[in-house]
Parts: sequence; structure tokens; C-alpha cells
Amino acid sequence: MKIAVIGTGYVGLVSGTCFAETGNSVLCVDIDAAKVDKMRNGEVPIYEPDLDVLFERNQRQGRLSFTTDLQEAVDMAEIIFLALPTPPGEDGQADLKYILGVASQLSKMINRYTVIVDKSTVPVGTAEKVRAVLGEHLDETLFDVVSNPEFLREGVAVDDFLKPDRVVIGVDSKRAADMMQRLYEPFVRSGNPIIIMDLRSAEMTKYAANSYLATRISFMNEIANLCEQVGADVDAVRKGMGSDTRIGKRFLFPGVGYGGSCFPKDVQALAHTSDQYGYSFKILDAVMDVNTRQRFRVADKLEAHFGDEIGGKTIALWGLAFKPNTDDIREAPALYTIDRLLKAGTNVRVFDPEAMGNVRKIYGDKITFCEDQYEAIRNADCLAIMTEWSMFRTPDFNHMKSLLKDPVVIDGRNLYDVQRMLENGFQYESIGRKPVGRKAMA
Ligand SMILES: NC(=O)c1ccc[n+]([C@@H]2O[C@H](COP(=O)([O-])OP(=O)(O)OC[C@H]3O[C@@H](n4cnc5c(N)ncnc54)[C@H](O)[C@@H]3O)[C@@H](O)[C@H]2O)c1
Ligand SMILES: O=c1ccn([C@@H]2O[C@H](COP(=O)(O)OP(=O)(O)O[C@H]3O[C@H](CO)[C@@H](O)[C@H](O)[C@H]3O)[C@@H](O)[C@H]2O)c(=O)[nH]1
Repeated sequence: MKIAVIGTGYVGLVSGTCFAETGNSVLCVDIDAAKVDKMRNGEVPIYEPDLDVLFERNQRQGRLSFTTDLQEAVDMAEIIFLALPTPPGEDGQADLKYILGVASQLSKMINRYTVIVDKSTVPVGTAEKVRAVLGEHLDETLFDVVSNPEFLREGVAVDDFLKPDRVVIGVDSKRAADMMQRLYEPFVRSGNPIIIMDLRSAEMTKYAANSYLATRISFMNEIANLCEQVGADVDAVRKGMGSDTRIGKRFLFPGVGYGGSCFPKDVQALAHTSDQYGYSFKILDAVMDVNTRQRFRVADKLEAHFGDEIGGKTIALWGLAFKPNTDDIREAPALYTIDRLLKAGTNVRVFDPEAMGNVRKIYGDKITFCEDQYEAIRNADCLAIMTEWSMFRTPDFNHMKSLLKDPVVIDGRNLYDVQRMLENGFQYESIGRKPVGRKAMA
């Protein structure tokens, strides 16, 4: 099939590349001319495991190409995906200016039947708005609007896209439904479902899924904080809970709060939708409050440990990205921690295998960027762990002790065994587990 994808961010580029991988001809459009130039020259603009291999193969074999020219995409495509940003506006409402702006351009360009697909995460009712904008200049027989929310996770985006748990398609036209079904069949050969529903339900499904997952995380963070108070171990509690198949083992890890470009904005947007309808969605408010508190959990522990002396200290951070295997730092808890430390006058040394370039754009020389994880802790008073990159899981503990001024580790991701850290001679504090070490940090 002939596919156009508008917007080549995490979702657009991964979707476009994966559609090309199954044999479709894909043209990706972006307004960022420099980015399009880079991609034409074979450069993948984001870090996403396995994307480079598929990108190179499909571009070389002529199924994947790039342009800034929207008309060129309209002229070739049977299906046009909108993978555009939907950032939160001031009141938390999803800002639809990119989606409706492009829809308006398309309404003046389309001249034969085309399916327009909302791939972005958009509030309930958006497909109807897109249809209305398209209808301003287009006969209604010339297009259908489909809602096809994307559930990929950054860091495993290619795998998620190629083998989705499910594909959700909101549609009210048989012709468009058949085309979408044909496009997605190669991705669900394992038997996972393509779930066809009405447009509003599809739009709601995306917010319901993200808000539920965010709720799970905030719930576990509360359990962890309470475990610290009552002297329980959240790791044991998590395993005990998760073994109940009604609960399940995944997505129960406490930490420094959820970050990224999706959960914070989507929970906020769903809360805004409920307000608009006069419905008081109480759980969402609590989920957001808990997360706001949790992302300062490591900073709180550092302040409790060093007291008024924190200003003169040097603190190393391992991990800056909001999660491992990505260079994405949107709403990353590490940034909130850095802000608090800089405000207190602390020297901050950091290391992240992929995200340092993006963080440097924000902080410049206000913090020290280090070449590797060990360089970051040289002469530091303490190490704080913010992202669970695999490379941090089995470090050389003796080397760490020789580099740190004091063997103090505050672990926002519960990477290490508590007893082993005690035996290794560290003062070690994590999330929802008992603190150990010299002062048995309280
Ligand atoms: N990032 C994720 O993991 C993820 C997963 C599922 C859904 N989503 C949703 O998908 C949407 C896109 O997210 P993203 O993370 O890929 O965004 P992104 O910010 O990484 O990328 C958006 C791209 O759109 C381009 N763009 C902006 N205006 C344009 C225009 N008028 N014409 C052409 N290109 C334009 C930008 O230059 C950028 O390259 C959002 O609604 C998001 O909530 C994101
Ligand atoms: O048990 C867990 C799992 C995740 N997180 C945090 O939650 C955030 C989000 O993680 P994850 O969901 O893995 O990453 P995203 O790439 O943001 O993916 C989410 O957001 C996407 C955008 O909407 C959706 O497509 C995905 O299905 C949804 O998982 C990160 O800060 C994680 O550290 C935890 O704290 N504990």
C-alpha cells in the first residue's frame, strides 16, 4: 500500500519504518527541513534500538523516503497518518493546533479518496473535528477519518510496533476499516487482535490505558513510601502482589515517578476532558499529586542525608533519560533532581549513555558531563541513580568505593540487593526498602 506519515518523531518515524518493513511504500513528511535532510542522508535522528537497521534497509531498498513537501505525500498516499505532537496547553488540555493545522492543509490538497488516520494521542471528539476541518474544502466521499492510537513504548518501540499486543482502530466506514485491517494484518500474525470500534471509544482507549498504567505506578510508589515507614520491603510486596494473575507482574516497579512525553501529559489531558464534561475524576488528581511528590523522592533523600551541608557537596547522577534505552529526557525525573540540587548550590556530575546531548542543551556548563559512569563519581560525596540502564546493574563496587569520597548510594530505581550493598560497605538507600550502612540513613 502507499502510505504517508506526517511528523517523523518517535511515533511517526517508527511507524513509517515498520510499515515499509512489511513491504509498503512509505513517504514521511516533516516541517523540520534539517531533520529531513539528515534522514535523506541515512541518519536516524533519534536513538531507538533496532531502528537504524530497519531504517537503512528500507531506505536502501526504496520503500522509505522523506520530504518536507506535504503535497508530494498527498499525491502518492492512499492512507495518511498524522503523527504530530499534541503537547499540553496551559490548562492541561491537549493542544490540537498541529493536527488541525495539517488537516486544514490537506483539505485543500486531496483530490481522490484518502484515509486520514489520527495516530497521535488526541482527546475524545478529535476525529470529528478533523473531519469537520477536512470537510470545509472536500467532498465527504473523498475521505474517511480513522482513529488508530499508538501504544509503543520508547526504548522498545520497534519491537512493540512490529508485534503489538493489539491494534485499536476507531472507524465508521467499512471501506476505511478494510484498508486498515489489510495494512495491519502482517503485524498480528501471532494472533493478537485488531480491535475495531467507534471513533470515540478508540480515542478514549488510549487515555484509559495510559492513565491506568500511570495509576498503577503511583499506587506502587505510595505502597513503597509506606513500606519505608512500616519497615516492609517493597520488592517482596511487589512479587507477592504480582503473582496474582489478576494483578500481573509487569509495571509494578516503584521509583522516582513516571516521566516521559506521554503519561504526564495524557493523565492531565484526561483530567481536563472529565472537567469539561463536569465529571470529577478523583483518582486522576491523586495519581498526578503522588507523581509530583515522587519525582523529588531522591532529592528529598539527598537533602535528608546531607542536611544544610548539601550546598557544598558534589553529587553524581547515573542516568538522565526518563527510562533506559532512549535519549528522551521529556519530563525526566533526573531533571527535577538536578534543578533542586543546583538551587541548593550543589555541584552536579552526570553520566548517561545516550541522553547527555539533550541534557547539555538545557544546562550547558552548569553541571559536569562525564565520559563514563566511573568518571562521574570521582571525588563525589554521593551517587544517586535515576535511570535503570543495564550497564549500571552490575558495576565494579570496589572501584566505586575507591572513587567516591564517601561510599553513599541513593538508588531511585532499586537496582541492587540491599544486603549485598551492606556487605560491600556502602551506605545504601533505595525506594521502599530499608536503608543500610554506616548511619543507616533514616
Ligand atoms: N513518544 C511516544 O512514545 C508515543 C507513543 C504513543 C503515542 N504518542 C503520541 O504520538 C504523538 C507524536 O509523539 P512523538 O513523541 O512522536 O512526537 P515528537 O515530538 O517526537 O515528533 C513530532 C514530529 O512532528 C513534526 N511536525 C510538527 N509539526 C509538523 C507539521 N506541521 N508537518 C509535519 N511535521 C510536523 C516535528 O518536527 C517532529 O519531528 C503525540 O500525540 C504523542 O502523545 C507518543
Ligand atoms: O513499573 C514501572 C513502569 C514504568 N515506570 C515509569 O513510567 C514511565 C513510562 O514508562 P513506559 O511506559 O515504559 O514508557 P513510555 O515510552 O512513556 O510508554 C508509555 O507511553 C506511551 C505513549 O503514550 C504508550 O504508547 C506506551 O504504551 C506507554 O507504556 C517511565 O518514567 C518509567 O520509568 C515506573 O516507574 N514503574
